Amino acid sequence: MWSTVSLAVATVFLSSLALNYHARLKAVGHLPGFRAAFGSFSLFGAILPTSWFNPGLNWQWLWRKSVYRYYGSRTISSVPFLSGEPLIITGSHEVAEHVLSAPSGYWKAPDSTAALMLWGDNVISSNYDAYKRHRRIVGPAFTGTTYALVARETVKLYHEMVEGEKWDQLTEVCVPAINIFMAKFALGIITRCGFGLPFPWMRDETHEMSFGEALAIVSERNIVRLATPRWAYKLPIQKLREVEEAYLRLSNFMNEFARARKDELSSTTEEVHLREHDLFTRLVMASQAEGRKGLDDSELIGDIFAFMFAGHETTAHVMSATVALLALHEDEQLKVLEQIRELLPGNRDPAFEDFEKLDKVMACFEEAARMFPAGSIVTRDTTQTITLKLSAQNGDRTLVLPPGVRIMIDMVGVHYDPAIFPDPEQFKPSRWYGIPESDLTFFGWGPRACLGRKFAMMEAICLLTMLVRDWNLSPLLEAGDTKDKWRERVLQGSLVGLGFGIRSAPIRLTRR
Ligand code: HEM
Repeated sequence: MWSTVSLAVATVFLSSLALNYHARLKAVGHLPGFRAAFGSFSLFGAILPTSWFNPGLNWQWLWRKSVYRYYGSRTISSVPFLSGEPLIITGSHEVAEHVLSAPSGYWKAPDSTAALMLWGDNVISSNYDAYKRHRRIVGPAFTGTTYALVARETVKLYHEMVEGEKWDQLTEVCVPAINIFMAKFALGIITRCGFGLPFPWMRDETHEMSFGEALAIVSERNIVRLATPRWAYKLPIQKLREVEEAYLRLSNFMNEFARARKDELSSTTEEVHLREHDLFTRLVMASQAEGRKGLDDSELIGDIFAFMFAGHETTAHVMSATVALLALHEDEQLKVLEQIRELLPGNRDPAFEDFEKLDKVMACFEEAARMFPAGSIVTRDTTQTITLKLSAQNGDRTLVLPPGVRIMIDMVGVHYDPAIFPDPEQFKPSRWYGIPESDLTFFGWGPRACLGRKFAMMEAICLLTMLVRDWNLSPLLEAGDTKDKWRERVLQGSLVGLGFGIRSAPIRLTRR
């Protein structure tokens, strides 16, 4: 009797699995691609390593040379049979541009931006009228005045870092992980320039978690937080406790910042008027307004988090990759140094006005951003039936997608397409010489492309200029290490926090 019931239950379960699987294949137009147990963004998919059974979170990097060749198309699908949503995946510049530039037919579905919506809707995650409202409030803060401030603060913070770390007393500095310095630096610049808040390089060491530490934990363990049920936080698991503490601290910090600025605004002084147009002041003023110009409290904190995160993690990843690549390519470093010495005689510090002229430094940053695109996953969901005519590079077919299908732009795939970037594995900054800023695809395409592009580039170009001017960058080798082994170990991309980049680059700085 029990065996008959078990058999019936198993048959019903397997049949529903099969029917569901068939419907998912249909939704992606039976496009060839991954047929694995788990989707990359399901809990098990994200935890388990990349294998034929589970693409995992790192297939973009590990399979970048082979995946589209294997399927004969740069647009494929992923249909997991146990857990996870079906996806269209594209490593095609043409399809990416088409989807992201389309005036209608796609949106950012809330579950695709859940990692950025922990505190509230914001300019990165919102859609339609809400998006226009956020954008109207924050957009005007991104002007030449802000970029000039970024240049000045980058110069100041660099000198504070060199003095604070006592590098000014050394001829050689061994940095076990340049990433840690870049993350702190980029957090300092968004804090000072976006939010007008103090960020001393050296701070009194206390046992309390700092704002930066809390932000790093929240960003790193985001997927764990999203996938773990609330009751689990009551269990005596140290890692979960830490995540919970980081969330609480970050909330307190952000609310405290907002309250302090509100108080400042209510005692309207001349200084506040001068700052009227900085990003943070605009956000706080909007939280006191209503309608088309207003933000509610959760949106205010949502935007603070979005800018703190987007404004530092991405930039830090690309700056770390640039330093690591320059350390390996001394010839490129020398080209950059020659330009810096010519443009900044007497070792003067760079300024806003030098930005355009430092095009060799810029090209190195752009090439690093191509090889390690910090925003590696960009998604849109269809809101209506969409017909995509795919070219020969994409299997030469017409793809009809119903509403509700997710399209994932594989930014690693797009930037390793040999038809667009010949020798994609090679670090060749010269491929960016003369390319206008509007053509930089690692910042996205269309109306939702990166708002902080110039902010990030101004900061990176100024910091890299001073680093290369003052120090010879080289790989910090372990005993028995070679440059090739270092390259193999260090220049590996993966998701680090919410962004994509290299994990840990040990660098030797030798004073010039
Ligand atoms: C190298 C550094 C950076 C990279 C690679 C990068 C990449 C991107 C990409 C690919 C998008 C498009 C996302 C989509 O279409 O769904 C984006 C959007 C955005 N980024 Fe960046 N970003 C960087 C730095 C920054 C900085 C420094 C800020 C702020 C100060 C910033 C703020 C934003 C905002 C607000 C959006 C949303 C724009 C909108 O929807 O209108 N980003 N970024």
